[in-house]
Amino acid sequence: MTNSSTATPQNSAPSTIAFLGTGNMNGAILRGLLAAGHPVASVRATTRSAASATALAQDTGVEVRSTEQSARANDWAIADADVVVLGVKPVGIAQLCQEIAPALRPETVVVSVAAAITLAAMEAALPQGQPVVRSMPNTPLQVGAGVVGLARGTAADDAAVALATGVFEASGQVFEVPEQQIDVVAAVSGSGPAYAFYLAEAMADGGVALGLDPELARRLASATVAGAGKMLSEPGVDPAALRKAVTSPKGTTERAIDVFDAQGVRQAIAAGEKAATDRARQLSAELA
Ligand SMILES: NC(=O)C1=CN([C@@H]2O[C@H](COP(=O)(O)OP(=O)(O)OC[C@H]3O[C@@H](n4cnc5c(N)ncnc54)[C@H](OP(=O)(O)O)[C@@H]3O)[C@@H](O)[C@H]2O)C=CC1
Ligand SMILES: O=C(O)[C@@H]1CCC=N1
Repeated sequence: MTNSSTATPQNSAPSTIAFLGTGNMNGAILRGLLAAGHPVASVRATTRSAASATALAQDTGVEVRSTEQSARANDWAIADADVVVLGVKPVGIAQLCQEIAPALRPETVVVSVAAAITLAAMEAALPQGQPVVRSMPNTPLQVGAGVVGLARGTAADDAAVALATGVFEASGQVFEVPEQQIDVVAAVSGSGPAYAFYLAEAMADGGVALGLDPELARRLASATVAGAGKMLSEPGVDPAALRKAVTSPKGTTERAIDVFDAQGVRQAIAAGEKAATDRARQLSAELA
């Protein structure tokens, strides 16, 4: 594992970035990038529907075109791009690669955020020698608190990886990993925000069952998960140490954690992560 956050050239002109398919994930990356000061004029984005394009353009100020309105929208977006970020569903990635291949400049770095789609599958659909990077980001990039794993393709050199890293590093931490670990990164941090939101939902439901007003329970639980996340974001902290600081001997927290342990909560989370990893590998095989 390499922390790639230092790999981006300093004081270079902002790269021109095309987001192809700009929904939940690419939209989060785009918003994080803009919030960190990347110029709106250096970004182009596409969606499938005109309605999504209009909403995104109004929300971000970025120029957005839809494939519904223009069959050449993706070609328009990539024309001058240093980096192209593929953000459609996994099932659409190979077709999108084939679609843009004739218009891609040889030096443009193609970055995918899609789960399950391998570098080999993308390289097979793109011109030979195209630099490709497979990434696994997460939606907290939108608020400057993301984390990203990425793996380089056969033609992606350090400069290509630095360009890909530049898409993410202003709004999150970036780690380069071997490609075979990307499915696990997806299971831990790609899907991970959903696990944290699930915890907030479950904590609120438990409070309601014990008599709290539902809105109060939701606010208590959400603020608690957010506050704990903020404490976890301090450098060098250990989640186990933070947990122990809340857990007084023979106190209330200890009683709750004992029940979690007895009911196998840790094992359930590990089993969920394994199921997510297995699903990514199954999808890779199905979509190869
Ligand atoms: N959601 C997440 O937290 C994460 C998602 N990912 C990956 O991100 C990718 C996208 O997921 P997500 O953002 O959730 O999905 P969304 O459905 O929210 O976004 C997909 C986007 O692609 C657009 N689109 C579809 N086909 C085309 C096309 N041919 N050309 C241009 N745009 C197109 C859609 O437009 P329209 O809205 O008009 O239909 C939409 O903007 C997936 O591959 C997923 O594995 C990775 C990590 C985390
Ligand atoms: O659920 C999914 O398939 C995607 C990949 C990781 C998060 N969302």
